[in-house]
Amino acid sequence: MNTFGHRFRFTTFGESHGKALGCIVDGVPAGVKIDIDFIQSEMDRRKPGLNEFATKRKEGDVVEILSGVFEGYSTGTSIAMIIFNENQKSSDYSNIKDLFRPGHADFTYFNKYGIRDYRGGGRSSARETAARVAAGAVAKLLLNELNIDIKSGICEIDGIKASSFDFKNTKSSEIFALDKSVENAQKEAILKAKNSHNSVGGVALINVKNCPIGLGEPIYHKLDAQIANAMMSINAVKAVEIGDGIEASRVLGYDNNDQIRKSGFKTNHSGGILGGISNGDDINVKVYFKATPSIFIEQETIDIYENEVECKLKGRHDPCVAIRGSVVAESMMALVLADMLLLNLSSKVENIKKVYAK
Ligand SMILES: Cc1cc2nc3c(=O)[nH]c(=O)nc-3n(C[C@H](O)[C@H](O)[C@H](O)COP(=O)(O)O)c2cc1C
Ligand SMILES: C=C(O[C@@H]1CC(C(=O)O)=C[C@@H](OP(=O)(O)O)[C@H]1O)C(=O)O
Repeated sequence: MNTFGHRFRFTTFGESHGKALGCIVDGVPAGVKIDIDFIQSEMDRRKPGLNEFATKRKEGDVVEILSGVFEGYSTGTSIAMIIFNENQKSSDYSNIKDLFRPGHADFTYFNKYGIRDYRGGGRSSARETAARVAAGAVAKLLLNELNIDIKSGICEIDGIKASSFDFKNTKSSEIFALDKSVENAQKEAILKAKNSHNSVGGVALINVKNCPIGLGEPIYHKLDAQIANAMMSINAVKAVEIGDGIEASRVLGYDNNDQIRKSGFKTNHSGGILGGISNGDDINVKVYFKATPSIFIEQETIDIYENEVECKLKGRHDPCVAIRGSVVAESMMALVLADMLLLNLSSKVENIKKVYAK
């Protein structure tokens, strides 16, 4: 199953060390202004090789639109985009071609398919998320027309939490006011792990402003279920929390409920979603990334012949995937919201009448 979404759908193609990656976005309404500079700026936020907190692999990640756009506007047909790989360096993988990296997808891909592109993890590599960001940028352009704004920030690295990101009991306008001393400690933790040939995990907070009331389809395509599915589909994501998340199971009802005034909800424990439907408040989602599996400490593993061997990696890897992963999470949020937005149009007969009114 290679397609994501119901009305606003996308699929991606390509491997980390293949010729190119790309996506096809289907269901984009006609008339959306497709700003290629914006799409590229989103690619640039995720691309590898940017700084010491990312893999050293250098890719331009220049995106080219192949179809579905005419004179700067979507035509209502499929938008295809392509990104050529430039800096594969597949020789880094020749010594591990027959063995399974602990923590990566090598073992499961090989056992499932009986064949695996070992070069840079092939399709299981998060290089695929470049194509998701291109698709997500198109979704963001649609959402921008409605003033829906998605941002992300890093709220935890290696257990070091940014308290200003703790949106418990707050409206979230201030959650991106990151404390500099915390940020520095987090950066230090990443470099410490990196210098000891190890890696760290982290948590990204995704915040959506101006989401209209009504997105999400009861019962089986609830907005929170769609978001969890989208986030869990990102490489290395091990948990997702909506609003207060796990904490909501630890407090009393009175403390968890968001009381309602004419001016809106007094608090936002729910993360902007009730009954699987957006309530008009900020949507807040925490996405938990595990520590990068490819590390440079020797580990025990087996090869495809079931010999017990040592795994000694070479190559270029992110010391903390949450940093670039947060951009991918924003993109997945945009793709879910665009999809739910289009699905929601058919929820009331008034909407249909409005469209067809003479
Ligand atoms: C943006 C991003 C960059 C990543 N970079 C690396 C990397 O450099 N090395 C690595 O081993 N894993 C990296 N990962 C994680 C692996 O792709 C992922 O752990 C692997 O596919 C196994 O899937 P799972 O962790 O979801 O089970 C990255 C993930 C993301 C989201
Ligand atoms: C190339 C990217 O990240 C890659 C994601 C990745 C993984 O296993 O997920 C492993 C590394 O791949 P390679 O060894 O092939 O360079 C990262 O560099 C990218 O994000 O564009």
